[in-house]
Parts: sequence; structure tokens; C-alpha cells
Amino acid sequence: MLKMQQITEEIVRHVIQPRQQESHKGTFGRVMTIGGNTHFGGAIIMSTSAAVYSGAGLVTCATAPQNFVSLHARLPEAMVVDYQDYAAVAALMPQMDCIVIGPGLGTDATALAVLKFVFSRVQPQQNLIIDGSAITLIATHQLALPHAKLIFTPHQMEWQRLSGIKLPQQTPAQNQRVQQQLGADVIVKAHRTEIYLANSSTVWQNPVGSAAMATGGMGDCLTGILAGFLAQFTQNRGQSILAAIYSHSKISDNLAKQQYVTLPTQIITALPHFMAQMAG
Ligand SMILES: NC(=O)C1=CN([C@@H]2O[C@H](COP(=O)(O)OP(=O)(O)OC[C@H]3O[C@@H](n4cnc5c(N)ncnc54)[C@H](OP(=O)(O)O)[C@@H]3O)[C@@H](O)[C@H]2O)[C@@H](O)CC1
Ligand SMILES: Nc1ncnc2c1ncn2[C@@H]1O[C@H](COP(=O)(O)OP(=O)(O)O)[C@@H](O)[C@H]1O
Ligand SMILES: [Mg+2]
Repeated sequence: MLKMQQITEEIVRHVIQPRQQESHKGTFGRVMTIGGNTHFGGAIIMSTSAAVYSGAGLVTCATAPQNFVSLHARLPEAMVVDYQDYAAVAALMPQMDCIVIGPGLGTDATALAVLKFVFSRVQPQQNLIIDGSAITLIATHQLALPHAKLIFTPHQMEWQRLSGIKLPQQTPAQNQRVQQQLGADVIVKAHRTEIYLANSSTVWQNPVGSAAMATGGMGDCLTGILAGFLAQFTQNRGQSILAAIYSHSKISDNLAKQQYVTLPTQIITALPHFMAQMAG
């Protein structure tokens, strides 16, 4: 039986705990973000920044080399690697708790090759967040999915491509049917985002967020928050996913009290303050 439930602030407060003092950067997880071709560098910069600002211990960005300087100018905390340097990517991947693939990846032959390589190397215990162009590539080329903890983050059109369910027919029952076939966590992003968690019949709905979020890069930003939360809050995966989604939108709601539009980069900057409030 399908049950609908709304994410609450209580869940977020439960997930975001004060940091353990006897700790170091390795305690808070390693993240790799993969994407950003020569046109969409901003997407992977926002994803990477969100992972750093949400508290991931070590973050490496695999992207087109043309993006290295702009990424470092904004975010010297992140490390970089050329996403086409497969030997280097392969050497780094096993250390990662969470990998994001897709923001700004594009859908050309280079993107497809990078995606296939990552699918061939990801390990079963790793979280793999699949977003944007990577979802479109899987749908277009009918790629087999790897064995890993998969989290899909499609917007409604990307979900239509992946699931075959036309936008007007995207009901919770239809969405859950395909999500169960995929055996993955699926986050269908919309005005009221729905979350279908693997191994649960509950459909979660995000009650916060507004049209102030309707600006390019907002989903790219969410991938980094999800990665940061999954890398450091490891007690309950499902709850960490729900908390990331709620936090992303709630920060926007807070900013939207005084702003007509809230930018992904502003949400990223506000993450540490918001998380301190939730942990207090
Ligand atoms: N700064 C950067 O580098 C940025 C880079 N980006 C990167 O670009 C890549 C392509 O991603 P994409 O989302 O822009 O394009 P695509 O997959 O064609 O989908 C758009 C189509 O779907 C439709 N649509 C229907 N419902 C929808 C919904 N709820 N939400 C959204 N769309 C909805 C929509 O309808 P329409 O707007 O026509 O009404 C349109 O026809 C990806 O890698 C991404 O990471 C972007 O993040 C921007 C900032
Ligand atoms: N009108 C809206 N109300 C609430 N949330 C929205 C609205 N428009 C966009 N969002 C949120 O912004 C994000 C957009 O993601 P996506 O379409 O992948 O953006 P991009 O690919 O440009 O980064 C999602 O989290 C979505 O829920
Ligand atoms: Mg997107």
C-alpha cells in the first residue's frame, strides 16, 4: 500500500547533529563530483561548492580542464582532476563515499564515455547520485545500471525520459512502479518534489520551496547537498536524503522572505549557518 508523508523539520534536526570533536576531515566523508563540460562548467562548480559548504570532509571535482581555474577561483577547498584522465579517476574513485555524476556533463560522445567508465568502476557500497545529463544519457542509450547505492535526481522531463511515464501521467503509483523496477532511490523534482526511497513503500513529499527557486543551477546545487549529507550523516541513508532536500528548499524560503529570486550560490553560502541552527 502506498503511503504519502511530508518531510518535517524534525527529521532535519534529527539528521544534522553537532560535529564530533574527536575528528578530522576524513571523519566527514569523501565526495567526487563528475560533470561540467566546456559549456556547463557552472553546473559542476555549484554541485562541488554545495558538497563543500554542506560539510563533506574532502571533495574532488572531475571535470573538463577548462573549468579548473574558475572552480579554484571560487572554491580553493576542492581538488580537481580531468574527467577524461581515466587512470587518475580510477585511482581516486575507490576512496569515495559518495559520487555525483551528471551536472553539466552534456550528452555528447565524451560525456557518454565518462559515464560508462564511472559505471564500470563504481563499487556496490558507494552512493552514486545520478543527475541531469547522466539521466538523459541512460535513457537515450538504454545503459545498464551498475551495482551501487543509486540515487536518481530527475526533474519531471528527465523522469519522463528515464521512466517512460509522460509528464501528466506521473502519479505516485506510476512513479513508484518504475522506481521499484530501478531498485534505486528516486527524487522527482518539481514544485513539490516527491521522494521514492528504495526498500520503502512510503512516498515522501517536500512541503517547502517556492518559485524563487526556479532558476538554472538549482538542481545542480541539490546534488552537492545530497552528497555532503550522505558522506557525513551515515546513520540513516533515507533520512539523510530527506533532510538534504528539505534543507535546500528551506534555505531558499528563508532567503525568499526578502528576495524575489534565490540563487543556488546564495543557498550554498547559507548552508553552514542553516546547519548550525538545525544542530543546535
Ligand atoms: N550553469 C550551468 O552550467 C547550468 C547547466 N545545466 C545543465 O544543463 C544540462 C541540461 O539540463 P536542463 O535541465 O537544462 O535541460 P533538459 O534535460 O533538456 O530539460 C529541460 C526540458 O525539460 C522540460 N521540463 C519539464 N518539466 C520540467 C521541470 N519540472 N523542471 C525542469 N525542466 C522541465 C523543460 O521545459 P520548458 O523549459 O521548455 O518548459 C525543457 O524542455 C544538465 O547537465 C544540467 O546540469 C543546467 O543545470 C542549467 C545551469
Ligand atoms: N516553482 C518551484 N517551486 C519549488 N521548487 C522549485 C521550483 N522550481 C524549481 N524548483 C526546485 O529547483 C530545482 C531545479 O532542479 P533542476 O531542474 O534539475 O535545475 P538545474 O538542472 O537547472 O540545476 C529542484 O530542486 C526543484 O524542486
Ligand atoms: Mg538539473
